[in-house]
Amino acid sequence: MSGRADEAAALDAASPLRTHRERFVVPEGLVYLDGNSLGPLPRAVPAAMTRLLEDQWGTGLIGSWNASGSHPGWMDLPRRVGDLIAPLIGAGAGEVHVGDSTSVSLFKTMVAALRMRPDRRVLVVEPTTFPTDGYVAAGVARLTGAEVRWCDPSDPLAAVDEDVALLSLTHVDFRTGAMYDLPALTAAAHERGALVQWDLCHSTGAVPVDLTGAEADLAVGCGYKYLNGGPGAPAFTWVRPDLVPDLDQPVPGWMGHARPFALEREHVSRTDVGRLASGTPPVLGLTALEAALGVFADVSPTDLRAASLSLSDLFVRLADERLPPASSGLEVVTPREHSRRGSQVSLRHESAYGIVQALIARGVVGDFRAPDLARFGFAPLFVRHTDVLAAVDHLVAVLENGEHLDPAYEVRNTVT
Ligand SMILES: Cc1ncc(COP(=O)(O)O)c(C=O)c1O
Ligand SMILES: Nc1c(O)cccc1C(=O)C[C@H](N)C(=O)O
Repeated sequence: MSGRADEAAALDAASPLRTHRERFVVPEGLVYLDGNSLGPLPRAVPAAMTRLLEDQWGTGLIGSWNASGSHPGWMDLPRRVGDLIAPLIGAGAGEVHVGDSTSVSLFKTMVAALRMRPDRRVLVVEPTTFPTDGYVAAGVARLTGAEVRWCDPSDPLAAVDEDVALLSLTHVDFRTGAMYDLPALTAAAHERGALVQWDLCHSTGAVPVDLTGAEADLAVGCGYKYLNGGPGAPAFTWVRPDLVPDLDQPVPGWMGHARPFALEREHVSRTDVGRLASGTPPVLGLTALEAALGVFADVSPTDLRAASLSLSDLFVRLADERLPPASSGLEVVTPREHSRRGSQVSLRHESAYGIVQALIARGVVGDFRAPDLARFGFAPLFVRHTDVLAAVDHLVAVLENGEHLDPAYEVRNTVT
């Protein structure tokens, strides 16, 4: 083995998370660096789904909404799943609701935030974040008469004045992997009287945060990336507990009613974060996510973060050593400082599309984000240092052989 291979193997052997990979189905020989888009299948999920289909839906039928024997009942799933996510985001039991997509969750929290600050009419969002956050903010503005203000991503606070009801930011940027200082920005926006919401889609499950410690107001995040809940898994919403009594969300359906089965004419909201529910919980998706979250049961936030940084550090170091910009045309766009880095590394290249496709053809799955980024996610529970080394070996070979310049990739290699 080469020195680098020895080093990677030694880092894997020393990791407190070294056995966690066994909890996932990762196809043999595949280097999967796309857990930041769709996490792999946790081994516990198929059995949980079989129980759901055969014992609960198939046999228990309607009775499965309620607890019976070892089955805790479907009704309480949004809260039970929320309790499994809570330790990963510094939240307490009963503080996290799970059930909508992230986009719908953003809609509910943005409207609710405007209603909590009736004297302020501006929503501040960041223009380079994943577009859904901006789309939803614009939709909320159209509906409520509020105004969307785009902030400078490098200085979001500059946009926060006495008119701002909510500063809504994505903690880790989906393109670059750059991370905001969540506690500092929260405190500074609070000084200006604004509420602060964090989109944790690219954090939760790889980059722990302490929402309670930071005294943040609202947070959302998806279930299918680092939480491995499967395609279309439901998203979560956290609301600081003292704000919950004032949380007036815009889709007050029967499942957020204090007594859904009393079938009363007037809507009376639940007193807990479950008031965010609208309709019937997505039981299939929640069941898969509940089983998937079992992989985090014995994982400390410190170990998770340390493992993630160790992987991305190695990737950046190998890229620096073996793919210098002058000869490779690659630029590491992810911040090098740990305090500013999430759990992915993005490389800029004019043929990034071709690079990603050529890597996939070699069994290394990252993804392309237009116009010119190759993105590699380091999900710390199943990615190994040896995978990082293999990915860089393949990247070097792709560039040496010109595989990324295959005419099949030409259209999308062209930066527009
Ligand atoms: C930062 C961010 N927010 C929201 C979303 C979209 O979430 P959803 O598809 O659950 O609405 C994504 C990616 O899918 C994202 O990266
Ligand atoms: N969320 C996604 C999906 O449902 C299908 C395909 C891709 C994705 C994504 O990864 C989008 C995304 N949030 C991103 O980080 O680019």
